[in-house]
Amino acid sequence: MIALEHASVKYGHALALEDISIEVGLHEIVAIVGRNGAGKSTTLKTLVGLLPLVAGRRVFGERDISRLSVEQIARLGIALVPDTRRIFPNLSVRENLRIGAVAHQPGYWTEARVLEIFPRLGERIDFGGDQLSGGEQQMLAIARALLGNPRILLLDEPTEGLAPLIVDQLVEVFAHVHRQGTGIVLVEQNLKVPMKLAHRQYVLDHGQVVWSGTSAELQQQRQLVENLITTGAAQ
Ligand SMILES: Nc1ncnc2c1ncn2[C@@H]1O[C@H](COP(=O)(O)OP(=O)(O)OP(=O)(O)O)[C@@H](O)[C@H]1O
Repeated sequence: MIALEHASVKYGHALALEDISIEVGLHEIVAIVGRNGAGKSTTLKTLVGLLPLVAGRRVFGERDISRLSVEQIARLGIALVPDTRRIFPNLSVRENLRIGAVAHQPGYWTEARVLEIFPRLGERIDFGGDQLSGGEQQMLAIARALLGNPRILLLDEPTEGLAPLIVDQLVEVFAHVHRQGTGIVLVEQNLKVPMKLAHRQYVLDHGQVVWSGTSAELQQQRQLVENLITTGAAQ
């Protein structure tokens, strides 16, 4: 389990996260949902140690990892696929994957297996990173992260701007990755994809958790949660 306990984070003097408590089990799919600027990316960056806490704790299992470096947290098996995807434009798909394999931990995910779930990448294996569509870049970024055989995969708006068909393919991939034993944190601006996959959801607004609950609770309170996401906590 990785968690933030009463965590606060600042950019300069501005508070970006305020007293956030979020927990993700190793075998869970958890969604973090909220509108632009709610603090979703900041939460992911805080989980992986890219941002320091000004209050609260970062925890892995029973262990306080508040002061561990990004590299140390990565070694615990926490991998972030940022919304920028960080594909190397001048390297081929194969080379981009090989760079992921540098951080390779033994486990289920091998180059052959990631190409099995993303056949499109196999077809484009010698294409340059800059020749890929947005959907293919997202697939490559996810494939590269999987080669590290993470215990928890954090995905920052992985479906943003992608065609519905590609989104459906990614939903299947995420379900498959989860079945292989990886926890997933899925950041999205709306409930569409989270409703299909997540066991629990957190709604953020203004750097705070304004709602959290299981999928069953979400079903019951769907309208309230939709309102919180679109209009914010103050409404
Ligand atoms: N590097 C930064 N420096 C200063 N302020 C920042 C920085 N990054 C984010 N912020 C601010 O922190 C708050 C939370 O931003 P964050 O990117 O976490 O939101 P988000 O929910 O991920 O939004 P989006 O959907 O637009 O990515 C926003 O007010 C944003 O302007």
